[in-house]
Amino acid sequence: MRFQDVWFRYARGAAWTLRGVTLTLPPGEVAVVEGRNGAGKSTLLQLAAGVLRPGRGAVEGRPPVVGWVPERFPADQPFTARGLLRHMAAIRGGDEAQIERWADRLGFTGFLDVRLSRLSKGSAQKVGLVQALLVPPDLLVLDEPWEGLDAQTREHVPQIVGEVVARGGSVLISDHLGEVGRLPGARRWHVRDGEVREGAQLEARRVIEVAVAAADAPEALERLRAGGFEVLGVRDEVVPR
Ligand SMILES: Nc1ncnc2c1ncn2[C@@H]1O[C@H](COP(=O)(O)OP(=O)(O)OP(=O)(O)O)[C@@H](O)[C@H]1O
Repeated sequence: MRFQDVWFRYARGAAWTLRGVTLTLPPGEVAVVEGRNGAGKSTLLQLAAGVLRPGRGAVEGRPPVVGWVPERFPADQPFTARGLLRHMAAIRGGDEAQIERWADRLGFTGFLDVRLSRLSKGSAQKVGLVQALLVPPDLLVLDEPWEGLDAQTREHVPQIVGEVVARGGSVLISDHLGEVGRLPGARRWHVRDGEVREGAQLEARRVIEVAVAAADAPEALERLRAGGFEVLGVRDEVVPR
């Protein structure tokens, strides 16, 4: 999928929210969209999903099956979670077994028959995830998927992303919580002042804290650096002998 010189504004005559975005997300790849609040991350994701249309330019090569998980899954609807998911399945494909399977995996089987308006934000997010996954998507668009989810369910997000990618699908995911470290290898798209720039890809690494006697610190630092390790910081502390 490719943004080809995409410009977008919410109203005629208003300032452009996004200007001249040209970026490619190849099949089997993940891009994490970063930027401060109000920068335009959700706008970019909705353009990718086809929920918004560019004012100028085009989104090309959008694959046929797109799963979109909005930032806030609309809970003010007169359905239970199961009722909504059945409607979605009827429109988009998918069946009862898929609903049950995802509910079981995400741990909300007990909430399937609860009205959406009574669900917590985290449970509503799970419904949002399931509706996007009822039919395996070629493009999965996740708007702040970690927000509101409990720690256990957060772990599912990288797994789900990995499964879509393994099938050759692509994933566009916004993140202002800095959870991006969970997705090593992802492209990084940074939104700022209406422009979107691609940054360096991420690699997984682990930070190890090591304490040495103060007198040994210079030698330890030298040896670490000589060994090709990056020293992130040095601090003093006093401990009992
Ligand atoms: N429906 C809308 N009508 C008018 N302006 C909007 C609309 N939706 C968003 N905006 C404005 O467009 C800009 C970009 O909003 P967007 O939601 O894309 O930002 P974001 O980076 O996703 O922010 P956040 O992290 O807070 O969700 C903001 O100034 C926002 O106020």
